[in-house]
Amino acid sequence: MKSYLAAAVQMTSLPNLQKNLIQAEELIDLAVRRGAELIALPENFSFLGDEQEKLTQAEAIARESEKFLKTMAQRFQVTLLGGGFPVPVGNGKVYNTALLIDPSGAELARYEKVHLFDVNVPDGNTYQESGTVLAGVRLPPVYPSKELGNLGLSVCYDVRFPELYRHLAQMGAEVLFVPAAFTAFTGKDHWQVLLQARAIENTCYVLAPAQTGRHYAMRQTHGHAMIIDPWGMVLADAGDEPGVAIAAIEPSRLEQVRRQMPSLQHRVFI
Ligand SMILES: O=C(O)CNC(=O)[C@H](CS)NC(=O)CCC(=O)C(=O)O
Repeated sequence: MKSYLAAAVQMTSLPNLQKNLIQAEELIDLAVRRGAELIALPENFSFLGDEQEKLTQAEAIARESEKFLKTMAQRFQVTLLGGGFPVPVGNGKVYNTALLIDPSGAELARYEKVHLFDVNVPDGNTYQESGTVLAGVRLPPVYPSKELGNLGLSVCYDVRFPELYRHLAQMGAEVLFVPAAFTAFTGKDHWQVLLQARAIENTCYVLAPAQTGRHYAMRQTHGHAMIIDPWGMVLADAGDEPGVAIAAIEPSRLEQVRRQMPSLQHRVFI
């Protein structure tokens, strides 16, 4: 693993595939110009809208999202995470899928979100993700990159389930992706705390791209895409406007924290 810059992208995605891909491309371009070699896009980067509309357009969203990720990774010669987009399953539902692509455009890892957000948030919204999404049944993968470190996948609401990240840590993860579309209501109290906890307890970097602002109807997300180091320090925070949070991923820092706080070696249960 080498030292390199990583970027967590922050977007305001809309119910408009083409507009979202243009916004994502601009932000990838910005991250590349700032030197990022690993770039992560948030959950719902290519479409954030009404659930039924998402289902109707799912074929096109899946096809265009995958094509976009491969084209961008190749064009900019970066490793790119698409933090979550619908991929039709065949029974009228979709998997909420995160996809990791290498600079040659090849697929490195794929994860289908297992924890679905079926929550009545007291902000006027009821979220029933399982109405359109089928829960994944496989534990998330860790992709062992020689240059970028061991990269563990997850999506959004997963961040509330520490056992998933323990699994990733056990598989050797050094960088944890948490691409999200956190609600503004829960995000203000929980987002950063949860991310710091996952970083500290697993002594891993956390790369958390996010959605921000108003998307459609009452849907409002928290923003604060961030990068956290294995000690739990926030290295970069994108605030609440679209943009990028960029920070250095340093193997020496990872090693130092794991020497100072060897808690992963003191596990008793898992
Ligand atoms: O907001 C939207 O419309 C889009 N959001 C999403 O697609 C997903 C599934 S509904 N959101 C989350 O998982 C939020 C989790 C969360 O906010 C928490 O755990 O508090």
